[in-house]
Amino acid sequence: MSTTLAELSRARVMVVGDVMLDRYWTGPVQRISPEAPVPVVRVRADQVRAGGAANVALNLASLGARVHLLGVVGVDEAARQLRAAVEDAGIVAEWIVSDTLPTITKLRVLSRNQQLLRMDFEEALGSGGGFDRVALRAAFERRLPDCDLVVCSDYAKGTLVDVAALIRAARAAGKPVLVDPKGTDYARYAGATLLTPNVAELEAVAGAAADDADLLSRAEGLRARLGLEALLLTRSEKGMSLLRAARPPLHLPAVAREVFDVTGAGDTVIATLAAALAAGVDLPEACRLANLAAGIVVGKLGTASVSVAELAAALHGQSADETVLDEAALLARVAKERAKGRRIVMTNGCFDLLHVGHVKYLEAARALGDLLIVAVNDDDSVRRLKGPTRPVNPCADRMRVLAGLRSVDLVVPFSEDTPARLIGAVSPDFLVKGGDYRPEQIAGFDIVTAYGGKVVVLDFHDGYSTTGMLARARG
Ligand SMILES: Nc1ncnc2c1ncn2[C@@H]1O[C@H](COP(=O)(O)OP(=O)(O)OP(=O)(O)O)[C@@H](O)[C@H]1O
Ligand SMILES: O=P(O)(O)OC[C@@H](O)[C@H]1O[C@@H](O)[C@@H](O)[C@@H](O)[C@@H]1O
Repeated sequence: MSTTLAELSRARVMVVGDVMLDRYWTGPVQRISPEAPVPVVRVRADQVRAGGAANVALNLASLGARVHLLGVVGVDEAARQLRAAVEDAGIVAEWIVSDTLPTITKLRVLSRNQQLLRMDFEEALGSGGGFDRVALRAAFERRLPDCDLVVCSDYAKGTLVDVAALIRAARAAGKPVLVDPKGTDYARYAGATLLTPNVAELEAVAGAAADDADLLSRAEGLRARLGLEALLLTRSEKGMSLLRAARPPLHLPAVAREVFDVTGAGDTVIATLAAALAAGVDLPEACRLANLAAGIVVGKLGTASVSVAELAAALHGQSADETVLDEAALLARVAKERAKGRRIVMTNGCFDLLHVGHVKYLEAARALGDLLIVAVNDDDSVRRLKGPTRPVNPCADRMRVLAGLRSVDLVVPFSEDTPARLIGAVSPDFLVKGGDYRPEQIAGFDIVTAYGGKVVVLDFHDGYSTTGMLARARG
């Protein structure tokens, strides 16, 4: 994976969209105003950062990618500051200057690392007015040959009023287009390669979802209607879900260690995806990197980016135990193993207190093929199955214990009531359960037998059970 990160510097990406200046006034609050019940901030620091599409460009540059940025600014001090922030980062920028509109500026007042107030200085660019659309289009087409991929970062301010034409031009030139969308007119994005709406953005256009399954089916419906190769739904603290044609959704749980400020996490997601895809990384792996990067950026205050070193450290931390993987990493690994002709065996369960029965059945399962994957119910799904007193051990510990067994090659968590979706995504040669099931009772039976895989029930060894161990321990 470190090779992949080094390769991000090969990526050449064009970002076009609503650029803005993020300004932060920071200082202590020691009193309430005598004039009104409001805190008085004694401003000690005035900082500026590139925001919106310019933040996407900065995130790309920070990952080592070569970036061209195209955006609209006014004739003002904010434009000067924004240009400096962008150009100092080594980004090649082309500015369409409007003499009637101000540079979009978001001024946040902070005290003790908390936003007290945000003030927006902006006028809608509107449909047609305010800037030279022909110049923007010409600059876009001029720069297309020099990039591998295009990012459209839409904050609905008007820069992307002609986004449909930009997407057509890029696709005609064979360049993938990633779009961070806004608004309700998604027909404009038809034919793009991938969209990255968050849940609110998706629901604004596809309707409110009743539950998770409904949300994913609305997302898939939108993907299909717009003719996108993929849709990556970002889901804040729930991570992200990738939807592609004829594949089960791929879920990536959030990986943040500590959440500080989620501003701009979506910019980091699309920038990391763009850098990885432009460098030739496959889509599930690119999403995994984007999810990791977003998990780092939400731990920082204000609009921020992630460096290759930070990403490498997070990757290293995650892969310290190469056996326990998230779903995206698992699928990438399965593809590689299958290409080597390995026969994949898969089983699933809670594995709360491991006992000899488990160990023997896992050894027998492993003997059926070349690689054994164990899918482990996460804590909520154990509680739903076995009641509020279980599991005794948290999911991370249960997975780590399994990873220590010689028979177990890979371990992955799952959160649904059954692993059927995950089994479909892995498509093992053998699906195995221990116990007195009939094969057709096993979750995933229909899926596995439909493609010619085998479902095997292995004997459980009498006298061993987690419930029995617990009863004995309680006397
Ligand atoms: N509270 C959180 N805890 C952990 N991870 C988070 C949290 N919020 C966001 N993330 C990470 O950031 C990604 C993008 O967040 P989100 O879905 O909120 O996007 P967004 O609304 O487009 O962001 P923004 O508009 O602030 O740029 C998520 O998919 C997840 O990886
Ligand atoms: O869309 P509205 O709220 O008008 O403007 C965008 C802001 O909410 C922020 O968005 C974040 O993602 C970042 O891009 C940050 O730079 C930007 O200021």
